[in-house]
Amino acid sequence: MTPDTSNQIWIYDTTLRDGAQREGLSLSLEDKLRIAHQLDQLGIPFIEGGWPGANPKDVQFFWKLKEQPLQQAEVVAFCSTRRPGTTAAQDSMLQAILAAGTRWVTIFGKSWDLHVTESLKASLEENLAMIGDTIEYLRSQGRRVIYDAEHWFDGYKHNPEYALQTLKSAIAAGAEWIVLCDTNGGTLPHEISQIVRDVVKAIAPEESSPSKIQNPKSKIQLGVHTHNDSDTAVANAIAAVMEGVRMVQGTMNGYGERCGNANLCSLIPNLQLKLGYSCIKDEQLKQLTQASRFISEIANLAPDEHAPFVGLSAFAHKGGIHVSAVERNPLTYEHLEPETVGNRRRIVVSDQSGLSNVLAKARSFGIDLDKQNPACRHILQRLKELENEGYQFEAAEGSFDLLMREALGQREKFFELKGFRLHCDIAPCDGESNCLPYALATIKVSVNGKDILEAAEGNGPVAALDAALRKALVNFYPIIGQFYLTDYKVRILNSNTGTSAKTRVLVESSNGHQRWTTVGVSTNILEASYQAVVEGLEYGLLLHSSAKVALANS
Ligand SMILES: CC(=O)SCCNC(=O)CCNC(=O)[C@H](O)C(C)(C)COP(=O)(O)OP(=O)(O)OC[C@H]1O[C@@H](n2cnc3c(N)ncnc32)[C@H](O)[C@@H]1OP(=O)(O)O
Ligand SMILES: CC(=O)C(=O)O
Repeated sequence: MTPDTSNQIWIYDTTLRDGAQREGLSLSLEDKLRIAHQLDQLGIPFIEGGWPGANPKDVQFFWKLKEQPLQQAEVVAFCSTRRPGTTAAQDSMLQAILAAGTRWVTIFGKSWDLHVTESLKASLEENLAMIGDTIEYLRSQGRRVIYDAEHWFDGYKHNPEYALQTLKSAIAAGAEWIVLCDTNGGTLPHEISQIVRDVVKAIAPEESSPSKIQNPKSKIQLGVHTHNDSDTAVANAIAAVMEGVRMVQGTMNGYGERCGNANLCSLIPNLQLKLGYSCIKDEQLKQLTQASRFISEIANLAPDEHAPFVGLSAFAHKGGIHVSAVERNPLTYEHLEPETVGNRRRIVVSDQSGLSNVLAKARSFGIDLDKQNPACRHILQRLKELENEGYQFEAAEGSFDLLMREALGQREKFFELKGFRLHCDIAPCDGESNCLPYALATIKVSVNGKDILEAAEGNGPVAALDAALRKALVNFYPIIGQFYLTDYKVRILNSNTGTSAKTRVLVESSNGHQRWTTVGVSTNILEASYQAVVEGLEYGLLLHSSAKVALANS
């Protein structure tokens, strides 16, 4: 790989190594392989796979990857410099990195004199030798070397002469990339700019301008690796790029040690769409949102819904004034087109809504609604009244669709509820200390004028109620057999009133292809659950009958 274009930024992903240093994140071997392939598809040129020798999983990762090779990315193995008082050839870590069999390796070494004397307990001269020997040895074994200058910015602030000597040691030994790390994440963008300018001058005195350091003929290229402890990791990386740095290290979703690393999901679109640099192909950029969500799924971490560019809310419009303007021209409240990063515009409804929200939502539900229709104002008023009572329609679009149809006289009556009764018990199950919760629900519904009485058991009242309702309806609507609950969330709305507080229940249902959410609110948690479960079934039937109509008309 020869870096050769002046506006090309080489993205270096370290999700699998620094990202995995995040508290609460643990990736299996299989997870790591899936993420590597996802990053490869996204067009990331360098993927740091791990530290072989640090743990068996990272050793296996590089072996497994040989069986399932990447399409375009260079997979990079990571390691420290040799230990003090030994030789590179004798260091077992360096044998492990060679055994990983990658073309590229990244070596991190100490730039800050404090770290040399305190962490390594070595002399300043020995540290320079450790950096030089390690890189020379790996070069002699045919590896291409990226040098991560750990604590570069702090080291430079404390002892610039020594810090620069460490870089010169790495360059003299044959490193191709010098990556300046803000390891503690405490540096601010203006300091990054100044220090990168100083480095450019110091390591290429005869070509001390960013355009020269980018020059393909210049052997050394600079990179940056920033942490987010001051919440400026992305801004810091951008500041470095604007001073001539051409490799940016970061992680997907900003995962990483402590507060995380520079978030590639923000960096890539900022560099490419705002600053005109080239990172990945435009078609690949359109996969960014999907890749971010896939990786959070694999990492078993809830996606950050408010993440810039890729979050669910990144292009969600709630305020009525915003929605009205966005409907006329999206530029009014969007910094870029959501589709460029694979995201989409969403209009949410709430007590902050105006008519524009209602109209936009109606359109998305396939309801033909005109602003002049008096039902429009009625829907808006009803929405605000219900939200005032504790309902929340932002996350319960199924219930909002039903509310609109009700107001328009278009709500299909699939069934009518006549009532339900619940009996709950905690019964000893084995005569000893273990107890089993038990619930029995009886329910009466009417379908096409016919009354049905059914009963069902469950390990809790909501499960029993849900089962009884399905039993009563399934002969009339066999499709109900395919519906299931995927989530059930309870929120106490006015907790200061203790056990008589109002409860909001959100129920998410699925038919295997689609998901929808419905809401119920009551001072009685069972009543709130009942409302949400019933609307969930009703909305599932509505989706099914609309799909049948669409099919019949096609
Ligand atoms: C800035 C970064 O994020 S760097 C990456 C950090 N990531 C990790 O630490 C995750 C993987 N790490 C590990 O699995 C383990 O820490 C290992 C296998 C690397 C080392 O384990 P151990 O030998 O038990 O040492 P320990 O974890 O206590 O680390 C301290 C040792 O590392 C040495 N060390 C620290 N930095 C460096 C360096 N740049 N070059 C060489 N040695 C180093 C220290 O001198 C110390 O050696 P000593 O115990 O002989 O005095
Ligand atoms: C190398 C690295 O991960 C750091 O300095 O933060």
